[in-house]
Amino acid sequence: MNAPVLPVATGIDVRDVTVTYRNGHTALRDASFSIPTGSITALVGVNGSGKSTLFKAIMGFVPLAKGSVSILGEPAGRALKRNVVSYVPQAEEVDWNFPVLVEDVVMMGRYGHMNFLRWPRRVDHDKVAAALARVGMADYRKRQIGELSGGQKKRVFLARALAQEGRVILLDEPFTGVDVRTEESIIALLGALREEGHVMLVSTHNLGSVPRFCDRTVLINRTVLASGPTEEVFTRSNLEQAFGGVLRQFTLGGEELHEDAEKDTRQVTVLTDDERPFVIYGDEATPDDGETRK
Ligand SMILES: Nc1ncnc2c1ncn2[C@@H]1O[C@H](COP(=O)(O)OP(=O)(O)OP(=O)(O)O)[C@@H](O)[C@H]1O
Repeated sequence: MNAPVLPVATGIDVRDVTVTYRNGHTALRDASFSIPTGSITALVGVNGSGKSTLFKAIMGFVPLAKGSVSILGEPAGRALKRNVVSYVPQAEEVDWNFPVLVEDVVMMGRYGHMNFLRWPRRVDHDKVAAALARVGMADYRKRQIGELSGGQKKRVFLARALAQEGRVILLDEPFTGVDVRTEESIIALLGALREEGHVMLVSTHNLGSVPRFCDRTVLINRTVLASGPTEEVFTRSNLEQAFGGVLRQFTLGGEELHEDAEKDTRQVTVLTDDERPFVIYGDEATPDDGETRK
């Protein structure tokens, strides 16, 4: 029997996915979630919980022992051949010693639009220039990629994803090693891409940023623990379940927080796995904007 055709509003649908590496380690078991187009989804979990494995499973880089992935309503293999999925890997996965210019890295995003000779046309050069301009890296196009800072490299890989013009963008820890300003500009760019109807899955340890820019969240720890709208999934109890003992928690109240401690019993709780923390003021979660409300 044929699988049901999903409406195109479904961006990524992961069904009962199990991934077992060749050494016998099962990094993901029966993982299921679904995310719509026009959305940004955070992928959150401890080190080793299977975030990169999930990206690799979606990209077809590792075989599925079980389950299926569909993208924009069609089987992942077909969508990948149509070049609709862009992948921004973790910095550690890239060989930065490879001598290649910034503009050549971004041009790689155009390969799927070229014939087998990979001879760039005017339109390809224009798309590369536009993508570099959009991430604020136009002035660096003739630089060797290995000479750039961590944040600049991330922006170049984002430009490669933009040049590819895929509707689906997977970003593996795009904020690691970038300063707050670059993080803000990446978040603004992702927001604009959401408005354009893209679907983005973003793994991150910056818990404090998640409620601010991700409308949906998938919590994983070797399987999907919870998934859905951020306000429903990104709760203190779910985070405690996902992170177990790894999550640090500080609760400040009374004299530490208020001069009028006798009357004011409200508390601030800070949850962090050591990057940007998630701050809960009383019972209410506040986006981390660098300030503590009082
Ligand atoms: N090629 C591989 N062969 C065998 N085991 C692997 C391989 N790659 C990853 N693993 C294991 O699979 C598990 C999940 O790893 P994965 O890289 O997906 O985690 P992650 O959530 O992305 O972690 P991090 O937050 O540290 O990036 C880990 O236990 C890891 O050691």
